[in-house]
Amino acid sequence: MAQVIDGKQLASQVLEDAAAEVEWLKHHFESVPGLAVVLVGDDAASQIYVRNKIKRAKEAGIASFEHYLEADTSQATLDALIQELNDDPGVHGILVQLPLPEHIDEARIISSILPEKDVDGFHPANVGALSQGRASLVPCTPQGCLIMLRHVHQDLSGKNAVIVGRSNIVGKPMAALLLQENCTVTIAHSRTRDIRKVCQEADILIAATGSPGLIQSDWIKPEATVIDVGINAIEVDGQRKLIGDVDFDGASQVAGAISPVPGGVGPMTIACLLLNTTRAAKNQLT
Ligand SMILES: Nc1nc(=O)c2c([nH]1)NC[C@@H]1CN(c3ccc(C(=O)N[C@@H](CCC(=O)O)C(=O)O)cc3)C=[N+]21
Ligand SMILES: [Mg+2]
Repeated sequence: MAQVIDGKQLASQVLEDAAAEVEWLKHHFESVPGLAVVLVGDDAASQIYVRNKIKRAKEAGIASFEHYLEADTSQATLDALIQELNDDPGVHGILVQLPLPEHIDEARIISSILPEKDVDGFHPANVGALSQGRASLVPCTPQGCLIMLRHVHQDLSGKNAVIVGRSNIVGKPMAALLLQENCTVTIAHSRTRDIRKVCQEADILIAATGSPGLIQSDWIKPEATVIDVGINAIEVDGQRKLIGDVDFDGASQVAGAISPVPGGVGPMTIACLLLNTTRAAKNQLT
């Protein structure tokens, strides 16, 4: 049986680090890190995530500023809100929950956030910095995955890492981070030929596809480390249930270590968001 990587436990350590940073900022600079969270529309899953983020922020001593907008909010109204938050010295981090409604130009909104307040790490300036290996605000989910991998492996150098999924939010930044760790990196996706065979070569397998249970035990190299980024809500007997992109029961018979869903990458993502907020606040000290 594989080692189960406890994301909740690891996340609580990261949250302690964030809380210590908050204390330091308060004590030495009388600065309280502030995080603005913007949610457009009333998607049920987004509401749960946003609620979790705000709850954890408060626990870490971070001030949160919540902005809930109607689904039919205009681009101009959202643009104006971002400007207001960019100009507000009490706001050090801005998170606009994605996805945004169809009529909103997502790329334009992301680009309008000041890069130093972009705690998601999605602004082109931060994406470029990561790609060039310069320190900046790193996207929260890949950052959390890397902490989990480092918890299992002292050294990632030379390992075969396969990332399944090529999104801007997970797959691409994850590849940049693992390349920086000297892994041999492959990004597989829906057009990859014989994807099962590609995955079988992975010492480290990152699943970020959005296809519930896609990755089965026979895709996994014995003793591999498997990180499941999938968060798929399904209904079982009228109850909401979360499952990952990996068939956990099967995979844990083959893998050396595996992260569960829930209680894996999700809590790590939130913890890294708050760590990024304290970093942003530190960088904004005048
Ligand atoms: N601008 C932006 N930044 C994001 O970081 C972002 C986003 N938009 N849009 C949506 C995705 C998804 N995401 C999750 C965060 C935490 C959990 C989480 O805490 N999951 C818990 C369970 C929560 C539940 O019950 O649903 C767990 O896995 O244990 C899940 C998903 C952040 N995202
Ligand atoms: Mg894909």
